[in-house]
Amino acid sequence: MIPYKHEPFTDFSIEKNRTDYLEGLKTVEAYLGQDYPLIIGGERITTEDKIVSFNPSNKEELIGNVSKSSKELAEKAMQAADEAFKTWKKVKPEVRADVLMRAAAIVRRRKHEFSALLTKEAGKPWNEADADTAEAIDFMEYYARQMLRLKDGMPVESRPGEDNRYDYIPLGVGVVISPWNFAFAIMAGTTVAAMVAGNTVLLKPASTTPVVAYKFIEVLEEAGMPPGVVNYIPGPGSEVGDYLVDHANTRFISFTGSKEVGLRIAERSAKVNEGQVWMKRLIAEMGGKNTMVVDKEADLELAAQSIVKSAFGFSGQKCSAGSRAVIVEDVYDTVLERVIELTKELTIGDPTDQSNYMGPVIDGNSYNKIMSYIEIGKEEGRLVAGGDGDDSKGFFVNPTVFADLDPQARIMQEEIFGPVVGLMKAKDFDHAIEIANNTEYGLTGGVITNNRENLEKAREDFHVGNLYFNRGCTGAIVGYQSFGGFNMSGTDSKAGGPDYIGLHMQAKTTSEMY
Ligand SMILES: NC(=O)c1ccc[n+]([C@@H]2O[C@H](COP(=O)([O-])OP(=O)(O)OC[C@H]3O[C@@H](n4cnc5c(N)ncnc54)[C@H](O)[C@@H]3O)[C@@H](O)[C@H]2O)c1
Repeated sequence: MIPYKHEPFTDFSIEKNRTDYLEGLKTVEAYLGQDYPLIIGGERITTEDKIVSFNPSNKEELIGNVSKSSKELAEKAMQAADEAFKTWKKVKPEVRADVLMRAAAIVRRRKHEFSALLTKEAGKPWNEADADTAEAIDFMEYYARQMLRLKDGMPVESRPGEDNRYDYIPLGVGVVISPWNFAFAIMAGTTVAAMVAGNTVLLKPASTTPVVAYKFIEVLEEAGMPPGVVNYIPGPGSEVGDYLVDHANTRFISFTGSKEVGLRIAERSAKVNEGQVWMKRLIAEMGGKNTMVVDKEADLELAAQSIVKSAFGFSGQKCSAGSRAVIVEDVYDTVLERVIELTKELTIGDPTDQSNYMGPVIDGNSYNKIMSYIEIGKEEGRLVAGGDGDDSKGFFVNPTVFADLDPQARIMQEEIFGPVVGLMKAKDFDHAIEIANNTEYGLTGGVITNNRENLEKAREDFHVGNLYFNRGCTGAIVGYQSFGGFNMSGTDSKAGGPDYIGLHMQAKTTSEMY
């Protein structure tokens, strides 16, 4: 089956972009600052306690006041999801897939609105926001198609007098915990993968981007999702997250976020609580410390462009961001000089102004964390671009480049999740791959080379889940480049790939004598 490919725009002009954006913005501005309830079993529940979602570009503009779940409400949602599972698991896979297809059509119709909302709530530049929405659509359609492929199970041999079958059945109630950086695509993708497989879901979105998640649940409802199949329960990870991860009725957890939280969830999910009669399955997509490798036989302009784009797209707030570059010493100075030039050309400011390449970082905590890593970097390496920020109006960090770093430097080992890249020098290509692999993560990597032998060597030895040649290391496409990492980057789960739906199901063997 050919996976759906998102239709390319026919008009790439700035004018068309601007018209689309303004159209989306007009719709979003009509609902800015509203109150949003929880959605449990289809019922709207408003709480006194709120999550305040605001625009990180100006700290002032209110995106929405979102009701905050408590443990008691999480328990209510668990009961609703348990109840809904009894009927949803029996709904034909074709019908479940159809809900996703219809939801995708609704989002496509409202694409500019969703993208504009992401520029406001997540501070995403328009092009990145547009890609986030497109990816959400792709996930829905791809997973719907994958479910249709799995609906009749897998062929197995039968024997005379014995008919054998291998069928996939859903797991039960799952907890989906999503991050803010792909506030739409990852939140929607992980949710629909779980539900199309016949499970019911407790969705705990990130507290910085809860409004886009609410809007998405409305879309699912409009597309025909029955009450209780996906329950919307934003709230603090430490309270609601822990409660649901520990819960005896939770059958699986689909988590995307940091290594620290992922490990905490892994530990807690391994505990068998009273009344629990299964081991919880964990699907975890975690952080990255991704490297661009530049060979001496390479297009050096492409190398510099790829390093800059991978490091600073969405202000480096991508798990796939290239926060390290290893350059073979023969070409190190040339590439470094060009990286500095390109970095200094980048524009930064409010992402609603489309001439800005970079917007703000997500919030004050993130701003402070990045700035403290920049201070560490000043001790560890040579600051050659940026190194400062301004949080007086919004949370803006200038694109920052450090040179001459030691591979063991903290800023070369720890995920910063901001617009900071460090350059390291390697003796030769083999040494460069060795440095690139010197990390606890293993998510993405890029290699710029014109040497076929080295390219094949990297294909074999560069230990990352997503490896790219002669391009940057961000921007995987659903169905074409399934996404997920090794080591501390997660559980090798490959979102947007052919095995992903299967992770949300269990295989049942039946044998019938005749
Ligand atoms: N590998 C991937 O596909 C991928 C994709 C996007 C982001 N990420 C990673 O996500 C991180 C950035 O996102 P973030 O800042 O939202 O991450 P985070 O780990 O702080 O939060 C992720 C989610 O976990 C929740 N959470 C926090 N504590 C919890 C707990 N004790 N129990 C349950 N849930 C809890 C948060 O509220 C949020 O919804 C980065 O490390 C990035 O690399 C990975």
